[in-house]
Amino acid sequence: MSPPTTTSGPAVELRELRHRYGEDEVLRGIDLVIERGEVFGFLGHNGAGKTTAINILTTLIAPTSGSALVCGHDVVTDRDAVTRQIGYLPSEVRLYGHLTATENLVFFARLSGVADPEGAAARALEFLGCPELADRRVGTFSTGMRQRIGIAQAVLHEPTVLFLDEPTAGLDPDGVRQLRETIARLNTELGMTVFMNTHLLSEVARVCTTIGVLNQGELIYRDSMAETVRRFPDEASLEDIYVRVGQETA
Ligand SMILES: Nc1ncnc2c1ncn2[C@@H]1O[C@H](COP(=O)(O)OP(=O)(O)OP(=O)(O)O)[C@@H](O)[C@H]1O
Repeated sequence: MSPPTTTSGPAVELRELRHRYGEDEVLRGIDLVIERGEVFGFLGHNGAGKTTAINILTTLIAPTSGSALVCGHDVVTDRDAVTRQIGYLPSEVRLYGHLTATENLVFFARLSGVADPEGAAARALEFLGCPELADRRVGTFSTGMRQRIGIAQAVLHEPTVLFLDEPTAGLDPDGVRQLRETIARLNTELGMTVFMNTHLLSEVARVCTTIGVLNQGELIYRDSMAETVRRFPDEASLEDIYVRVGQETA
């Protein structure tokens, strides 16, 4: 796989982003800029609004108001340009169990118009370190194996920005370690910006360059990982950082 074409400008820009489900406002005016090349960890409790934000950024739903840009393209008015630039691993990987890994990847590569779908599938499996899974049916895979194929699918077209929704869910410690390594390689070797939702920051903290904390639809913290570690040096686990940040900003 070769690095994606890079141009200037932030990878993600949210301005006064709001979203309502009926009367319930779940994103309450988010302003956030993520530069290209960052690995951004988006932390928050269950129900904080993280998936809603990713669904907006991946063009699955339109925001109620405000704007969201990916690589300078508006997710509502320039949807096709956004989808060309992004890869997405949802919290539940959707693959066809009766097809092999390669058949799944070739299918999705054709859907997204990738040139040489077979070659792209083979390169993605190689990059993910699992070429031996190529001809095995996905229905027989463990959670960790399915997730690798899910990531392979998300990066087949070599996106500029990769969105991951709770990627550590269901993984054992070895799977979490492999995931961290994969994210680091996608970032350093292919230059991908990564935007990752998580409520277990400690599992991914080492790979994040920046974090943001969402609390009841409001962004209450955003800083580099280095500054975060400096500010919270005694934190044995970063998992409850949003509680402390929430208390400080209350
Ligand atoms: N389609 C929907 N219709 C109505 N309410 C929704 C819908 N999707 C999410 N919500 C509500 O919006 C709020 C934010 O949900 P969201 O899934 O964005 O949060 P999250 O931070 O990703 O949490 P989780 O980790 O539990 O998925 C929650 O109260 C949720 O119940």
